[in-house]
Amino acid sequence: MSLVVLDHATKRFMTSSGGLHTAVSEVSLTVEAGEFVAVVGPTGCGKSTTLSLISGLEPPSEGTATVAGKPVTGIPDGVGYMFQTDAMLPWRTVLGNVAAGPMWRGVAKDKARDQAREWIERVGLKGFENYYMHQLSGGMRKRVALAQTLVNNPSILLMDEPFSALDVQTRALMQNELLNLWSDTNAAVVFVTHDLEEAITLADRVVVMTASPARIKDVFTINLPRPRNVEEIRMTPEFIAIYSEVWQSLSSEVEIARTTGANRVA
Ligand SMILES: Nc1ncnc2c1ncn2[C@@H]1O[C@H](COP(=O)(O)OP(=O)(O)OP(=O)(O)O)[C@@H](O)[C@H]1O
Repeated sequence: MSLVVLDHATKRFMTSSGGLHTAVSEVSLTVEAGEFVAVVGPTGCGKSTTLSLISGLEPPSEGTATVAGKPVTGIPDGVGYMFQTDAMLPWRTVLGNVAAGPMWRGVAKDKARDQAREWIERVGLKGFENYYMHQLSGGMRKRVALAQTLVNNPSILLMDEPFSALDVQTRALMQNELLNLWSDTNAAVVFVTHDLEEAITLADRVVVMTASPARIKDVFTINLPRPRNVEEIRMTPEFIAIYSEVWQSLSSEVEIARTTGANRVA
């Protein structure tokens, strides 16, 4: 049984003028435990909406979304999120922020803090437990966000452009960090990104979505060996070959999105 199943899932939103806008159309996708799937597509095509169908934030208008064999009716158990903007409380320390999830799930305070300390160490922030968010760099904040998510032992990790605000070097560091941490788990990852290079370096499969409404155009299996070092792997001939193959598929959708976007504002 696949961990995540979208079966002909369609999502329509009411527009401000009272019409219907189809954001996602007839998407069928399965994700297995331990699999890393990246979703790429032109800006505004419906990638985040696809994640919302899995996370239960939005119900499908047609078709179904199933997680661990159960139809998604609200936020399913075992789902962790990481978005572009952090979800940390500025008045709490690193330790307080990371311990908040387990405490919210009913873990006793001391135990929650022990679990948080362990994850803070695993993401490389030992010694920073008592710092507040404004005292941390962008990369350190992302490490806190990773610890905050992984401390809950998610079986599914939904990531929506989590590293896009970082500078290039910090981004590569965090991508390697994510791969290292994920390799010790059996979590399924669905990772939305604009960045094709990021998608290929990280994923087992890359899903290319069409210009709006988002349909699945192509799915590419990425047979690059693991463990991967993201900075090294992108120099290899195998990477360059698969990049050019996926870009062939994606670039025409980017062009369509540009043209229709330009028409809309013309
Ligand atoms: N709650 C909502 N109500 C109305 N329209 C919505 C809602 N959420 C998304 N949309 C619309 O659905 C379309 C797809 O949006 P979505 O955020 O899923 O795209 P995306 O591919 O993730 O975009 P980006 O690449 O810019 O992050 C957009 O036209 C957006 O305006």
